[in-house]
Amino acid sequence: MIEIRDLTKAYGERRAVDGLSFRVAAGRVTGFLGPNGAGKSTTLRTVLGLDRPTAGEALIDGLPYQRLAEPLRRVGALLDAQAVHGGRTAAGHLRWIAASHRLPARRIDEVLALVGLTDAADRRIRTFSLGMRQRLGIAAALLGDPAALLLDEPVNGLDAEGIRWIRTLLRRLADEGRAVLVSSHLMAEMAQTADHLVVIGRGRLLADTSTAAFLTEHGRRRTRVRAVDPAALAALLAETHPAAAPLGDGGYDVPDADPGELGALAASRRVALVELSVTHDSLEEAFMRMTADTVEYRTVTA
Ligand SMILES: Nc1ncnc2c1ncn2[C@@H]1O[C@H](COP(=O)(O)OP(=O)(O)OP(=O)(O)O)[C@@H](O)[C@H]1O
Repeated sequence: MIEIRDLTKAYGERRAVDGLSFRVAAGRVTGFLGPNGAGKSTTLRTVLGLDRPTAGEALIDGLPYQRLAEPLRRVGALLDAQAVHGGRTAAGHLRWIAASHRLPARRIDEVLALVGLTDAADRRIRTFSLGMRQRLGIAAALLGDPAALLLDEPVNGLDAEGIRWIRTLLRRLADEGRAVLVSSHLMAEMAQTADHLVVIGRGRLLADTSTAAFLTEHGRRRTRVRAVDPAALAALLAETHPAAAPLGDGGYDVPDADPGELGALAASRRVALVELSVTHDSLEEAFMRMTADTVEYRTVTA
């Protein structure tokens, strides 16, 4: 289990991580989300002993990374898939890591098979696509068969098949009882992959909750409505639901409306409907609403 306790990391005056506490529980995929500059990478680097906390601590099975006897057997990590020696072969790269931890050589073939790189084992890494490098990085993270995994943007560079593959892999790793923490800015992907979300902004915890609860709490319910006579519907909504937005097909998206009340209202005004359905915000929309105030670099529309 990974535990972050009151973690603060300051660079000069600036706090990249500011009093952050959360746990990454075993047996589930935890999505680690936050706008650019929120402090995700700094947090992961601190867990892995690559950054020293200014205050607080990051523990793996109760110990800081530096005090783990065989860290690769406790925690596997993928931080930057590009940070590998291009002149090495895939198997050579893994052999080098395995040797540093006295891991058995057969484990190299196992992890290469697990990530679908068996046929590329003897190819030089410089010839690898970004997607293949991501797979190799995941293979390296799994070498020590660790109980916890930290993956920074693991789907970066993967195609649709690769993204599906990693989703299935993360699920399986969690089902095997591992603690899996995965950062990503691909919200649709996170919504499908993560059971639990930890959301940070400006180095602080904004949410630590199940994906379903996050969507219920921060996502809005919307009602989609379309009428036989679009002009009549437009007039009605202008009067009763000014926040309604036209969808371009004659229909309207009405935030926070009760579909029953809207249907009854349309009937009472003799506006015949052809569509009345409920949708919910996507994780991306819910996330944008929640983090709107904490975005460090915002695109300003003139
Ligand atoms: N070595 C450093 N020296 C100074 N400031 C740093 C350093 N590393 C990170 N920061 C600052 O700390 C803050 C958090 O950065 P961090 O990379 O952890 O964010 P992030 O959530 O991973 O963002 P992104 O999604 O863009 O990767 C940023 O403001 C960043 O500029």
